[in-house]
Amino acid sequence: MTARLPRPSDVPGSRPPVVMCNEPGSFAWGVLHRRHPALIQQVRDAFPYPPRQQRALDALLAEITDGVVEPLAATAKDYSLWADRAEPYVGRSWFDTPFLWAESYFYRKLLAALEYFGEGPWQGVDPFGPFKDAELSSPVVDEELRALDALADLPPERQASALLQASLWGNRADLGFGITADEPARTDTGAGAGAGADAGAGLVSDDSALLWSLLPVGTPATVAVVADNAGRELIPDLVLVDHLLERGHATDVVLHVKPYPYYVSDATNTDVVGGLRRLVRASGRAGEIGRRLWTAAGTGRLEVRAHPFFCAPLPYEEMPEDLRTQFASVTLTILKGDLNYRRLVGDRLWPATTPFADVTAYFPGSLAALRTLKSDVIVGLTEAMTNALDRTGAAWRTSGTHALIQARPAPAAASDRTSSGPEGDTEGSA
Ligand SMILES: O=P(O)(O)OC[C@H]1O[C@](O)(CO)[C@@H](O)[C@@H]1O
Repeated sequence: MTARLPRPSDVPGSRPPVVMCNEPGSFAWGVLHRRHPALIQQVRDAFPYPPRQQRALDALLAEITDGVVEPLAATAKDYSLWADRAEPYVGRSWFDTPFLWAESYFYRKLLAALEYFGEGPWQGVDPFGPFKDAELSSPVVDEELRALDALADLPPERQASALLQASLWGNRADLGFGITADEPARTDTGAGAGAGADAGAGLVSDDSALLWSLLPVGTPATVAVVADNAGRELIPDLVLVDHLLERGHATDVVLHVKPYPYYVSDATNTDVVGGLRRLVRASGRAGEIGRRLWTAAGTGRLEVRAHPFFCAPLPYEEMPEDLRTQFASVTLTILKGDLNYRRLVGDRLWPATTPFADVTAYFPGSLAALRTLKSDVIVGLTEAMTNALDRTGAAWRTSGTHALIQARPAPAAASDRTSSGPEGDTEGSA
């Protein structure tokens, strides 16, 4: 069962509610009820943690299941980042908190329990590292990388489209799925996955032509890519980045990653290095791409940044000024994945037909979101599409079977275009 979804008439002129965790059977409730306890067990099984960490994991498990929200230790370096936000929820059941806040706080508390930020031997040890490594070294990645060779025979527009789709569907390869047995395994993702004949199937919204039109070939452009998961999502993201640089859609790319492990498989700089190594070691086209990206990193054309805000329990609307300035200064920001989308739309239950440009009007500069659908929130759909999907009775919002590419130009550019006519908006230039 998913949360009751509002109709447009529910929210005249006001914002819809944020997703909460307290509706038994809802998606958010299930994440807290099943996924987080299972994740604690997985992490416990993956490392020989000593008694202190084992006890801290026991305490965290008790807190999230039967207990109440406890504050972070006042000695934590980032205590102030979390304290204000935690204050309204401390002493309440975890199930009586907003979903976005609860998940983010869970990951922060998991790292605290494991002494990730401590002074001792477990400092900086990524608890999700073994899962990420297993995925990165799996034979399926070899296959996905080999598929890049076949792309070389396609016309340039089809190559561009395939690489965009591969980056999009790479978001299915989320190690968070599959933590509990009732969730479907993800297949058919990765660097070459977009070349398949039905790559467009499952897309509920496709602004890819608009996206390409925002990056005309040969015009100086900086693209910000806000990465999501490591491994089988990050590799096709890196391949897309290479395409943008190599084909003249971008002069520079800034790749934003998480400053520390988060939401199971989210990419950190260590994961970027791992992904680049994997590419460089590959044969054929994948190896060439890896070597170009390695050089681009060395010359600064590909820059990795890890702002603390990316692990904060906050929507993008509350991004700090320095990050806002960074996004305002680039030609296009591409947000990857479900969590970035939730933060973009405030994790609010907007009617699905609310225009993407309206909800994201606060976000500086031109924007694109590439996401497979893994939580209840969504905007920018047509009524016909929403009704058709609802009629299927399937869990289309949460199961990762559907995806979207949504884009809009910078708000000022949009109004310029309105005054000078609509042409030029949707022509691809890949
Ligand atoms: O890796 P992604 O695409 O951001 O997905 C993470 C998603 O997984 C969940 O943590 C649980 O499904 C969602 O809450 C979250 O949006």
